Amino acid sequence: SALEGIEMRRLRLPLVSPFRTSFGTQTTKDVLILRAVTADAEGWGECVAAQHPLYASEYVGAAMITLRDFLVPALRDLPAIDVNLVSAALDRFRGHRMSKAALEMAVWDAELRGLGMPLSRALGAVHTSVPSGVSVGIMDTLDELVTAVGAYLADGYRRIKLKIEPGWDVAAVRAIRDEFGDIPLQVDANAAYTLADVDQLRKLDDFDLLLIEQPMAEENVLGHAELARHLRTPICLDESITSARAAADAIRLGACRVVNIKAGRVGGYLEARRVHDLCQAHDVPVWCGGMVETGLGRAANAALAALPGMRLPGDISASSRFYHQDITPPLELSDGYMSVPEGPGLGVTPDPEALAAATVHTEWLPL
Ligand SMILES: CSCC[C@@H](NC(=O)CCC(=O)O)C(=O)O
Ligand SMILES: [Mg+2]
Repeated sequence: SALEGIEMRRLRLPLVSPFRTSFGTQTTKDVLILRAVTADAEGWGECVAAQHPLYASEYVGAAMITLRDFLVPALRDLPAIDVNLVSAALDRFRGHRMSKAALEMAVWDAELRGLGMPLSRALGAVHTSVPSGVSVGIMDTLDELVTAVGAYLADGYRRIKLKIEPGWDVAAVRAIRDEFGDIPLQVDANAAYTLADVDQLRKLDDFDLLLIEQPMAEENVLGHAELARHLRTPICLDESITSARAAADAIRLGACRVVNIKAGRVGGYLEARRVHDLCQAHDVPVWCGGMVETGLGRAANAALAALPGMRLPGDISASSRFYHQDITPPLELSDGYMSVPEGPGLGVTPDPEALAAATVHTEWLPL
């Protein structure tokens, strides 16, 4: 195979502060990183699956088994280092989109470094920097929330996203509107509500939010279309949009007017671009979501966020929003914008010491 092998590396990184969502609280990041070794270059991929299957069905332990037993062996006869051939070779396996995305990313990075081409160029980026939004977790008190949002605004973030759940929604949004006025503001429920909550969700219409993200369950696309008939605020889907086809169906059913694009959730950056292109064809604004990535995924997301249809700030925060020390040189904001990496491939490379310090397991998968 043109591919010599894949190194799987499991890392644990402490978060600077607990990150609480409607499905749980994270204090450390358990992440699987891949290193693709070819004759000409090596490439890096990041799997966005979390330690537990709470946001989606995939999780780190399962991703390692899927890559070891099925996905990496499927690349044994890869005739060339070509991301399109990788994508085709993995197509026969059902699901495991986050695992597929990590492998595709690592090979594409190696391919592009060999060609000397930035990922942004390969994706079709039209901007050299992108506005950064920040995702703010559920907190114990409204005072803590106001303090945290004030600090992020002082950092320059161009948009605030509040995690919400039943019991932490209207009061939290009202506290931020009362304190900070008409800043760009949106909420993300991570599927915590049902149609029975429509009256509570309608109260959010009074706060001029950019969108309400994934109010209900991933599978409940028709329910979101029904909810949309009762809300003025646009519904944005995240968990529900697992492919370009899912985006097409959700848009045609009236289930969403905005889409959060995450390459890991849809199976890779090639499919992420297809979701972007499809949404653009329907005049549906998109933005780049985040999965608490290290600098590797963060750099790739900055490139994706630079596509023309990305009309809203993404969850592309600085490394320091989550990590004391990133495994790559930290990605930082300048006046609320993040520069799109210009180097070949991802444009960032892990720092060997930082990588070693965070590594809890490494495994070489030869081809
Ligand atoms: C642990 S929460 C991960 C999924 C969540 N992601 C974020 O809130 C953004 C995280 C980030 O900025 O990387 C989402 O549903 O959009
Ligand atoms: Mg979300």
